[in-house]
Amino acid sequence: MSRPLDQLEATIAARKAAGDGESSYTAKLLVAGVEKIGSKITEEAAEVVEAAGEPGEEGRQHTIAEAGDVLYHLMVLLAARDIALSEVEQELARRFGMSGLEEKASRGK
Ligand SMILES: N=c1c2ncn([C@@H]3O[C@H](COP(=O)(O)OP(=O)(O)OP(=O)(O)O)[C@@H](O)[C@H]3O)c2ncn1[C@@H]1O[C@H](COP(=O)(O)O)[C@@H](O)[C@H]1O
Repeated sequence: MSRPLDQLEATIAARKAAGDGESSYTAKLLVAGVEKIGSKITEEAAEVVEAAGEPGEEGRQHTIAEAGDVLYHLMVLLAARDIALSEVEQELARRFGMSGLEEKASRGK
């Protein structure tokens, strides 16, 4: 059984190939384009941050749900730009062993 993110990537690719913006939310977003997908990410990002500030188990579960929305919309954005999840994973792997503070300092920040 593949990982949920891999399964989601395959589903999004299939929706993109079908190109039917009527019956699928994903296809509708892809037809609308990067600007619309980006605005959904901004909206969902604000919602996950708000949820993370809510107390207790309810807030924790709300944060999980909102994080799912962010990840889904980010995956749709990657598909819109023909970027594979594996490419993002490679970028993250490239950063292993590199301190975030050192990387920041190397940019003069
Ligand atoms: N993981 C998701 C997923 N997460 C969130 N969403 C949708 O993202 C939308 C965002 O939430 P909002 O509350 O902002 O919705 P909204 O106000 O209707 O959105 P807008 O009109 O503002 O765009 C909701 O409609 C959710 O249903 C998702 N839609 C689809 N998926 C996955 O994609 C698959 C394919 O979905 P379809 O493309 O719709 O067939 C599904 O089986 C899921 O696995």
